Amino acid sequence: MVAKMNPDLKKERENASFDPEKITNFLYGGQESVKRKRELESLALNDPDYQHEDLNFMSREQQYETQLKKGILMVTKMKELKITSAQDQLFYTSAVLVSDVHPMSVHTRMFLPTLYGQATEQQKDKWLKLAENYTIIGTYAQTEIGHGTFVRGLETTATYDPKTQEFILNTPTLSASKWWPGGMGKTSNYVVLMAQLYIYGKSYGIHPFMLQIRSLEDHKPLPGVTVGDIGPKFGYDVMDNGFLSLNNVRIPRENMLMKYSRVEPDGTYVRPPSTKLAYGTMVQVRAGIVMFSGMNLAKAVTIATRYSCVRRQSEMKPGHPEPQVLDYVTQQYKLFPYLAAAYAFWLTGQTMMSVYTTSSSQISKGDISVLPELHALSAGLKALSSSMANVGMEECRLACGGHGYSHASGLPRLYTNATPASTAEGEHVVLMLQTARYLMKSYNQSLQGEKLAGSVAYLSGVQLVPAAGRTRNMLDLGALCDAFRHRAARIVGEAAAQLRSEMQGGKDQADAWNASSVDLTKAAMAHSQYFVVKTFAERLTDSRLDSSISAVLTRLCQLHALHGLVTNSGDFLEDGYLTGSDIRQARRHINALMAKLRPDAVALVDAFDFPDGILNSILGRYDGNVYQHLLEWAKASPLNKTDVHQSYHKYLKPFLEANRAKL
Ligand SMILES: CCCCCCCC/C=C\CCCCCCC/C=C/C(=O)SCCNC(=O)CCNC(=O)[C@H](O)C(C)(C)COP(=O)(O)OP(=O)(O)OC[C@H]1O[C@@H](n2cnc3c(N)ncnc32)[C@H](O)[C@@H]1OP(=O)(O)O
Ligand SMILES: Cc1cc2nc3c(=O)[nH]c(=O)nc-3n(C[C@H](O)[C@H](O)[C@H](O)COP(=O)(O)OP(=O)(O)OC[C@H]3O[C@@H](n4cnc5c(N)ncnc54)[C@H](O)[C@@H]3O)c2cc1C
Repeated sequence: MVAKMNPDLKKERENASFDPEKITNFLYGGQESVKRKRELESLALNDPDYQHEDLNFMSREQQYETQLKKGILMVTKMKELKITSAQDQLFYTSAVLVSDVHPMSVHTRMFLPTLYGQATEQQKDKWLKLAENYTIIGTYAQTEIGHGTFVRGLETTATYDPKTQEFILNTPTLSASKWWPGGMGKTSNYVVLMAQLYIYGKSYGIHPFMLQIRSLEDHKPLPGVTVGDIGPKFGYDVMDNGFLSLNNVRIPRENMLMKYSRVEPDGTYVRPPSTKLAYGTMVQVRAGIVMFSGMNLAKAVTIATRYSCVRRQSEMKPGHPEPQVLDYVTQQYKLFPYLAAAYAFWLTGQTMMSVYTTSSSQISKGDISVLPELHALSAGLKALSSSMANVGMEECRLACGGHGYSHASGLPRLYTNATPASTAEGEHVVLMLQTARYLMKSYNQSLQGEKLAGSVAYLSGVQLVPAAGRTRNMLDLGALCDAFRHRAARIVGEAAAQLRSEMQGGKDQADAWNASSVDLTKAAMAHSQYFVVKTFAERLTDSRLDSSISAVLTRLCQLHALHGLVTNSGDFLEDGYLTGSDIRQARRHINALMAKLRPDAVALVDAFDFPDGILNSILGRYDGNVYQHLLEWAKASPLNKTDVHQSYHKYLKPFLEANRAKL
């Protein structure tokens, strides 16, 4: 029997000003792609082999086992079903895994990409087939218990022995033990080990090495290898993040991944075109995290928006029926800016991936000139998108009141599985400072008359003249982009000036950098926010957009920009670029935009096209039948298997009886 839709949600859908399908097509790159997405999702979601008890009801060990089994099934089925393109695999795996990963995820996301990106053709012949086939399962072992951020400071050593033409691998101190690599704890039999290369006593920096850590026969750690799971974490329960220490483990010379740098049999070292090419896998994942953050935020906003239309609470007017909580403007102010941000990062994520694809193809042809821009852009956007998604997902949880705290909402798991994106692949302040470093260099080049290109082109010849007194239309996307550009250019300029002044005051470069670092991260943030606002606005100039959706998407873009502007109003007011009256106007526009977006809110989240199986949230159900399913879900909780829990007999009964006896 098909359940009836909640009448409030039904009405919301009937009253929308546009057909969500049109936006879905825009978000996923066309009708054909949406059709394929739905086919693959339905294949996965209706496959009985993937069904299991709610992970939230399981112990961590059970979760690990369940997801490992599912991951294995998934890669086997993808092969059988010939689901091969990256896009198809993403659609299928998102439906199988929901908001979780599986213990071999780092194999797919980092181990394989490192082989593609860092191995010679000969090495690919040797390893790729095995890895693609899952004959070997690997992870990316870089971070150590003592150092994650400071990659140059890693202590694991790979010392070349020309006599045997082998590398001797060691984690010489406690702090050198590898710590965190996903899937290393129990699953992987191989790692790409990032280690300091030593030849004849001289250090050549960090390089990648293929290392077998477990027997292919019985999975036991190989001699010299100590490996295990690092224990429970904030989330990511299904993943066996691991530790690893190495004691004089020898590997053949051919196990150093030598696409860019080489060690010849006699120990001669051949330099790479750039030492930073060894960091390529991190850049790829950072670029992917922008979209990943947009999607996670979109899921959270979908849940909270639908629920806010089903949930009725309090009295807005005495004696009137309880309103849908989304009718409270404060609730709209909680959710709509993040709805807009989800769209912003979704679209920017697509742009980031296309910049990544173009740049990496140039790099693989030997043109490394694009590397600094790619690194700076991906670092800043990864940091901004993941931190904004964190804040937004938490706001969505709070917007669901008490039920948001329950795992039934899907929000706690979504949050704890997504929040590592702020830390992993580069902690967000650290990455912002990398972007700032590029901004400072670029800005100084522009001061010397060089013309800049790419994301920093706007720093060339920027006019920092405040334009107070000018009347602005604060809804005009061009004017909003100008405001964000001006703010970014000003803050970059001021951070550069501060850095200079610290140095003129006697500090050396490093101390001056540290003393200026709050302003530097602010500069990187402003630059990244400008890029997002500009990208969002540019995507709306797509001539294929029909007018009904262009109108609503423009409202979202305006809201995204205006909300960013109002929450950072000091930045825009500081040099008089905007006036108090502009900010007041912006606030009024936000209220007006929220009122206009209110009837379209459900259609806007429906357009993300997350089926219930992927949202995995009772509050966010498409049909809105929340309460009845909440109750059913709670009844399935292991504590409810019996009316009287065994602990009653063990503890509670004697305690009650003892107390009664004392009366
Ligand atoms: C198709 C892909 C799809 C992907 C989908 C993604 C979906 C996401 C899924 C899940 C997300 C959830 C997250 C879970 C993640 C699980 C797996 C996690 C894995 C890891 O975490 S692996 C370990 C990652 N570690 C780090 O990121 C370490 C961070 N530190 C660094 O990167 C660096 O050391 C540094 C950036 C801090 C640099 O430090 P330092 O200043 O000391 O720099 P140097 O090394 O001396 O370099 C100076 C020089 O080089 C430039 N530089 C630095 N890095 C790069 C780079 N990567 N590329 C290019 N250039 C670089 C630096 O800017 C300096 O330049 P200049 O001298 O100024 O010119
Ligand atoms: C869920 C998860 C999965 C992971 N998976 C993997 C994996 O598969 N493989 C792997 O190798 N690693 C993995 N990691 C490790 C991860 O990459 C690191 O934790 C991350 O890069 C941050 O480094 P850190 O832990 O050393 O933080 P730290 O650098 O110790 O950060 C602590 C604080 O110091 C500050 N700080 C550090 N350096 C600077 C600086 N130069 N300037 C200003 N402030 C600074 C930071 O901002 C932060 O506030 C994973 C981590 C997590 C949480």
